[in-house]
Amino acid sequence: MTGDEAREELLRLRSSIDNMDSMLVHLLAERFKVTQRVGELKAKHGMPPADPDREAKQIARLRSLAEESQLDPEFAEKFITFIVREVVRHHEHIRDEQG
Ligand SMILES: C=C(O[C@@H]1C=C(C(=O)O)C=C[C@H]1O)C(=O)O
Repeated sequence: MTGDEAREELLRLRSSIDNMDSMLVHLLAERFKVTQRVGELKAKHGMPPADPDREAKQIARLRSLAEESQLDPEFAEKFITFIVREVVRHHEHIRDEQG
């Protein structure tokens, strides 16, 4: 492969990365819209913001999916834990605003 061909291939690969990053942002936006509704429901009915049993099941499920997909399960766990931590923070905020 020549230098020019390598640069063209890099641009093609980056274009694919950009598309996937866009999908990730759209998916996350949709997920946060749903978790916002969960937070409002929980606050209204006095349910706690976090549900550790549910989180443990999600982590186990995503670790298994990651293994099947040749993605590092440690990374999958860190990723979902990071997102869930932010969701729980939002839920605490919604609860505190309603109180
Ligand atoms: C969304 C919920 O609230 C919290 C956030 C979760 C998530 O982001 O998936 C999972 C469990 C809860 O700690 C829920 O209980 O389903």
